[in-house]
Amino acid sequence: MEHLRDDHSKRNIYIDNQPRLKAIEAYEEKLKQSKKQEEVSVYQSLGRITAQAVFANISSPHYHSAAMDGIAVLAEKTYGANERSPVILKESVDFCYINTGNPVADGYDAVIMIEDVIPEGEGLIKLLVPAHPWQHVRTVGEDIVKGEMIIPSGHKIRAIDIGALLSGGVVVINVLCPVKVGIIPTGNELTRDIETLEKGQIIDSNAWMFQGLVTEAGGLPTVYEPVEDNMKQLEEVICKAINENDFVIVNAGSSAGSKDYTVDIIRSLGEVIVHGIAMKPGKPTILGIIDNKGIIGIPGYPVSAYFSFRNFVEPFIRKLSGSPNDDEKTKAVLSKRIVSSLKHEELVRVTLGKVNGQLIATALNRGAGNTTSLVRADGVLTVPIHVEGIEAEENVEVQLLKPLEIIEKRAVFIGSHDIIIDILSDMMPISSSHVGSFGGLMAKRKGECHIAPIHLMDEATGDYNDAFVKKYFEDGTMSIISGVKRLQGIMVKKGNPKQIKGFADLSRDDVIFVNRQRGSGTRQLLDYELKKQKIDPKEVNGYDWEVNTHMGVAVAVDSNAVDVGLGIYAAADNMGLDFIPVGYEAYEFLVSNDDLNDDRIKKFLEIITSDIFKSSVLSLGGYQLDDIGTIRKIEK
Ligand SMILES: Nc1nc2c(c(=O)[nH]1)N[C@H]1C(S)=C(S)[C@@H](COP(=O)(O)OP(=O)(O)OC[C@H]3O[C@@H](n4cnc5c(N)ncnc54)[C@H](O)[C@@H]3O)O[C@H]1N2
Ligand code: MOO
Repeated sequence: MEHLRDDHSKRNIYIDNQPRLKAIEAYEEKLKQSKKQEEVSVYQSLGRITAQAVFANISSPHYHSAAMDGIAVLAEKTYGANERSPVILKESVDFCYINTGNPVADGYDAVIMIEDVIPEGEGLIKLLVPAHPWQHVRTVGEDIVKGEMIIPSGHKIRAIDIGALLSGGVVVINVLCPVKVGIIPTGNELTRDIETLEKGQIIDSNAWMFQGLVTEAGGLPTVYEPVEDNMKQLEEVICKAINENDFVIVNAGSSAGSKDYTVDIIRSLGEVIVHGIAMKPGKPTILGIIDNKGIIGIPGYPVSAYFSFRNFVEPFIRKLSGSPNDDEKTKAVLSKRIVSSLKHEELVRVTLGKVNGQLIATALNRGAGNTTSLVRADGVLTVPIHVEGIEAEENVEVQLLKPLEIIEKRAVFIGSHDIIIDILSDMMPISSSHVGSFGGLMAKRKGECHIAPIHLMDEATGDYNDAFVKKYFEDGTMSIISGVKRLQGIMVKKGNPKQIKGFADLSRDDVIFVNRQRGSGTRQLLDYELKKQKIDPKEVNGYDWEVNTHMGVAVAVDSNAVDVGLGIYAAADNMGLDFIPVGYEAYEFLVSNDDLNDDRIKKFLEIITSDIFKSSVLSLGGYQLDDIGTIRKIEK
């Protein structure tokens, strides 16, 4: 096949927009792969899926065996024994000694426990209680009868099954072959050498994520070396992988870029069934067939890659490997409105929290490159195609990514972000959404969280938080748990190259600023200071660029994207930035009085007042914790 150069006229711009289920249906119709099976030794069969039902070759026990240590007797010889007229038996004539598991010799039909046997000397024993036939004897086939089914087909072999199979005399079984899946990462920029990472290089993380996903689905993965954006090389590796596997994933290069060759190669070697799904993330997925084997072009962005895998690769692996999907679904109420495109079905990562007996779903970052949002996600909700979005407080169905019992134990935090929340999350189960202090107040009002971390300054008094709680909540219903006093200030690059001294410098033409989101306490502090200094926000370059966390500000300053930002000392220190202190502010926790006895709140109080928590926070620098954990009822 002719090698395509990096020619921008060769882009694949004609990609479809097939609804997901239609695409799967079309693919299933064309891709007729069937299950394969093999024989394996039972000893090595853990985790394998049976291809057929397995029947016992022998009974278990396969002889009448003693169930207790004692003596074997013929029951009828013991009849009538009692305290007044004991039965005397003679060894080797009327009885023999026997241990648990020993065969019960012919001529005997019962076992008497040694505790009930009274030795009389000279090979004689005395019995005060008669035996009944087959007492304390495990008769042939008590556990398994020869010819009986031990396990059905499609069953995943567990340790206990191995025991039963061997007891039934089965040493070899037929199991389904796991689907072999070849994983080919592509792209000149890929590297696996994280130590020498250079600008423009991308760490190949997807291949290893796929390796895990294939294994979890019951398949057998093979990860190939990354292939450069060279059509000939890619074609060679695809041919090799098709030969060696049942299914092949080609990762990245599935879209419309000038080096996106995958679709052309599949078309030349086989057939492209669908290119482009009406689903986001995961739109530029390619469903193809070569030599009656599935080959799927999966988009490069990790989140797109994940969803594309779960929807188009995993079902095939599971079907052919006989490994059913045990994902669970749950109902929840949406906290904030989700806007969605009419042209695509959207798969939205959400966190879940149980507040006032109700599961609440909150959408996470929707960027296709945002892997941490997948890590944090408790579930996925699907906004159907042709739907503009879902309103707040609507009921939704969420496909769970984590067990519900873990989700339900967590204290739900919605509000302002601070690094101490990260420390806390390592010490107790919590879920936290960072929507700023005002967002937290509103979430608390709607009953969507247990705790709203807030730091809102009352411009009239300079005091923090109480005035806002009095304004937005019914009197006497809320408390504030004292948190930390944290040092806010201006973050600048190491050495302060632009010689920034205070808020007045933010209006300089040569200074670029990064802001916090509207509704955050830090944003409020900035606006307060700008007003004090009579600086119009329009004069501040970058006033409209918002990030959601203190670390987000620090990273923006550190990465040279901007010169200056406002945030806490600990974030600046973490990034090695210089810091001009502005003052301490109270970062506190708003809770409902009704929740003060909730186990999650009690646990929270126990942790934040513990020495280990306090020393972790103090080691960050820029924090004072004098009255942390003190509860203040908010009353007018
Ligand atoms: N003009 C258009 N551009 C794009 C479209 C489109 O329809 N028209 N679709 C966008 C969408 S949606 C997606 S998704 C991406 C998919 O792009 P590709 O599959 O072609 O992937 P690349 O461009 O090669 O890579 C994108 C991105 O993915 C990350 N990546 C790639 N490989 C790996 C790996 N092995 N491990 C981790 N991460 C990986 C990396 O950040 C790449 O920059 O196209 C849009 N563009
Ligand atoms: O559909 Mo792309 O897969 O949004 O990121």
